[in-house]
Amino acid sequence: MEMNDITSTLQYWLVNHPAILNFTWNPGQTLGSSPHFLTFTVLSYLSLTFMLSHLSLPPIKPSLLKSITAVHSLFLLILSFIMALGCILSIFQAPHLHWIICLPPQTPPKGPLFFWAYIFYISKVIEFIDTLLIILSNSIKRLTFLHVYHHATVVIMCYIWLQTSQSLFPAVLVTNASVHVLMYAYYLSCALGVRPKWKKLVTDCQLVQFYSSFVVLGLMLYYHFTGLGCSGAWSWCFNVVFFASLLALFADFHAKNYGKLKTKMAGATN
Ligand SMILES: CC(C)(COP(=O)(O)OP(=O)(O)OC[C@H]1O[C@@H](n2cnc3c(N)ncnc32)[C@H](O)[C@@H]1OP(=O)(O)O)[C@@H](O)C(=O)NCCC(=O)NCCSC(=O)CC(=O)O
Repeated sequence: MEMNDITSTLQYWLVNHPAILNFTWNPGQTLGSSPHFLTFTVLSYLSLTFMLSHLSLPPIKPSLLKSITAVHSLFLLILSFIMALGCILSIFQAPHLHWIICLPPQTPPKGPLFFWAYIFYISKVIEFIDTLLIILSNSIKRLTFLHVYHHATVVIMCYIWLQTSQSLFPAVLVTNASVHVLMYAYYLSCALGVRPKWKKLVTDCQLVQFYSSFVVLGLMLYYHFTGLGCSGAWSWCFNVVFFASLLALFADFHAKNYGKLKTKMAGATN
């Protein structure tokens, strides 16, 4: 197969397939698009997480749990790669390149870019399984505020992206899905019994993604006030608060896991 054939095959399956090209986010009609669905999903996630983490569940054979965890991580690794690629190829089909940062006001949520935003939204619901796996593995100390807050709020963020045609989603989606390829490769390797030496690299990439989100947020604001405006200006505020809180939580995770204090403590116990 020549390079051109590969590119046009990818272009068809990830951008020009009729299901992708004709996708429309129809509030109340598209699966998962009603506010009731969102409320029910997030509240169920939070209450089930609370209940299951306080129950003593029957133990699952560790080898079976590791296999399920490996399959789940592999699935999300592949899906994250496809979403990043699909979104990048869709960006190049947009009429103007600066649509990556600023979609025109009242952009309707339809077509390839919004198809990938929708798949990304669904993938964030699938990521709830991460929490179940942590509970089932009895590593309750890994069930942190950061983990539960991230998993619950990111679904709300994706819903708002689709509902308000949020301008910054293509750039954030590509960055996050790419970082998740690395993150699920790390988790997959752990589930297979090999603990990678590059754990810190994964956290560093996550921090870089949050810093770069602020560049995108700043650029969107610039385009919004110097041009004809950008779509989703109000939901911009939700993203600033969410990314700032994640940045703070991840900076804290980084300091606790790889900081000088940790190194000193490890030295003291040796
Ligand atoms: C390196 C990190 C990715 C993970 O750090 P942690 O210290 O939490 O992880 P760890 O080293 O204990 O992980 C290894 C353990 O995870 C298990 N494991 C494997 N696959 C898993 C999965 N899909 N979900 C949950 N756990 C999983 C392995 O079997 C292994 O268990 P065992 O130890 O029994 O062998 C870090 O940067 C990070 O994100 N920490 C925050 C915690 C978190 O929940 N992150 C993901 C959501 S936040 C996010 O996703 C932000 C973003 O958008 O980028």
